[in-house]
Amino acid sequence: MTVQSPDTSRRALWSWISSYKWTFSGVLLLGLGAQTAGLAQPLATKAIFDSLATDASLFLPIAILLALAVFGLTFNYFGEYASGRLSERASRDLRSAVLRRILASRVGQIEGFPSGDLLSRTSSDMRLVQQTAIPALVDILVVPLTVLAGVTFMLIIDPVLALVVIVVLGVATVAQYLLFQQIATYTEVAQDHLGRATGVVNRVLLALRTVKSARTEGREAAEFDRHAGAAFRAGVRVARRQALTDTTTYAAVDLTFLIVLAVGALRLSTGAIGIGDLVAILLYVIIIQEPLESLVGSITELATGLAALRRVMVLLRLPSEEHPPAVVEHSRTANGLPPAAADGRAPPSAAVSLRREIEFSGVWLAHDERPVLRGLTMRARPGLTAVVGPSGAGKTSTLSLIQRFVDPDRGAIRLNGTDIHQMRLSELRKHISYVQQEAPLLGETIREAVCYSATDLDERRMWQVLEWVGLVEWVADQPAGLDTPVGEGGVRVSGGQRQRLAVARALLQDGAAILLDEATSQLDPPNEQRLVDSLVRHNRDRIIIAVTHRPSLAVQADQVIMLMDGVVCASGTHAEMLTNPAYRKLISNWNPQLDVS
Ligand SMILES: Nc1ncnc2c1ncn2[C@@H]1O[C@H](COP(=O)(O)OP(=O)(O)OP(=O)(O)O)[C@@H](O)[C@H]1O
Repeated sequence: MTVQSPDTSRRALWSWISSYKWTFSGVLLLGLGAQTAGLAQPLATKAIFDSLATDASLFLPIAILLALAVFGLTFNYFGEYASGRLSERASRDLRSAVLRRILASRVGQIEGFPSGDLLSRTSSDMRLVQQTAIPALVDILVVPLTVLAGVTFMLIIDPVLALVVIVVLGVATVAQYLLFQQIATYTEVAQDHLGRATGVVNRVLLALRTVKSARTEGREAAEFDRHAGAAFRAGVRVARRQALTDTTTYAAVDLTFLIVLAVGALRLSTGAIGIGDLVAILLYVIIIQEPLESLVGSITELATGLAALRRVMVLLRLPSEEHPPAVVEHSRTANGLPPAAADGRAPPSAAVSLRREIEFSGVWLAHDERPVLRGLTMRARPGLTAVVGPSGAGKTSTLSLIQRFVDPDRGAIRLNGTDIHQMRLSELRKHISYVQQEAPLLGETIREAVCYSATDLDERRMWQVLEWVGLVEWVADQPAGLDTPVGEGGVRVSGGQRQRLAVARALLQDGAAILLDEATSQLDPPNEQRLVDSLVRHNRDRIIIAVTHRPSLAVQADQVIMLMDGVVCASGTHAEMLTNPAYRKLISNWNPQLDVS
């Protein structure tokens, strides 16, 4: 993996925290207030000792000491509270921004992340950022200032003793800085491997039956162990450096105390300093000891928080799909439509003409520089268009292009005469409903799953589409009816029911086009027949494009388009297509019993 430089960390941290700079400054001021009250206490103590030596009144120095203690505690309380509140707020905003960015990004970019890694970035990394980054950053900014102020007071009281403190603490600080860099590096390595280990758990959970039946439990466990082991080794390296950092700090503080005591006693005996001076300097050593020790913890925490923040920020930097990274060459090829605005944004909702059709002209698409579609030209009008072809021919890619999940490298795609790249994405997708191959259900109940993309909740319409997909009796039979739970993604209903509910959802969304990607593959023939009949009969005014490997769909389609190696190799009605040897071969491969003669 690539380990990012500390510069990248600082930039990530700054870009996150800069939105809260005023609140953050307030937190810093409260922290500094608490530390200042602490730093003034040795001076008040020195005044008590000096008053003792000169028989002056002790009232004022004692009152000041008490007041400082009360101030310190008050600042401390409000500082901790404000820091905790800021962490909560900044993390909530970050979580929300990340989800919005994921939703606004290209499908391909999100699918490029292993799902476990994505989960780990959006859950455990985010939690680490929330728990560690802000409190640690406050410590890291406040403590050095506290130490600096303490050392300045010591310099005023006795420069010789102050110099001793500066030398010992200076050496320890350099050592800690070097260790901090290594802690940050290994923390990120550990988190990266933990993300990959989570990925293994995630894919095993997604396909537990497949894993068991393939008897690959051992392989999956070994893969998990490999990443968990790498995370462990990096974690141990962090622990070793953390122990070293702790020890260096304790040693520096203890050593400073002993040396100051010895040198101070010598200077006291020669009359170079008074007892009040020595007590004040020893108190300063003790006072800076506690924040210095907590600084070590904060350094490690900040390293952890920064590594996590950097991983989260990768998601925030994903480009939005409204701003395609490359300019598609479609505008050169056809139709005299105006080019997109200079900033790459589509102009507001280009008018959609009344002509109802989806048209591809000369569309080229490559995945990883491997051409998938090679100048695809086709047209779909209201009614059912079945897109068939061997596996890998580019059928799903064609549907992805219509919704602009991907953009073509060349060529134009028009919806009702308008180039889809001239439309806002939300405007384009409003016209299109889509059932993806896996037909996942979103929503907890049948009602929620079916209404997921509907603009209004019309129960009559809902029953109507349930009738079209052949589920009315089944839903009516359920004790909870429309409120029957479907489980996450639809795991509590059968594959065929899930597909029909997904089709019902697509039908309920009022759009010019419905795209079905093998949406009937799990239905038994009678139910599939009924579904296709209804689709065709009740949606004559809609463009339905169905990618399919099922002959029944092709037989009933108004038009069949056969793709082969990314081009249309034949098109027409099923009957017309039967004269094409490639189509006949495909059909008889699907169903050898079918009479294609
Ligand atoms: N995100 C991707 N990254 C890289 N290659 C891809 C991606 N999506 C699809 N491909 C490749 O593009 C080709 C066409 O894929 P596509 O899914 O469009 O085929 P298909 O005709 O729908 O196949 P099937 O009938 O098996 O679903 C395949 O070779 C596939 O491996």
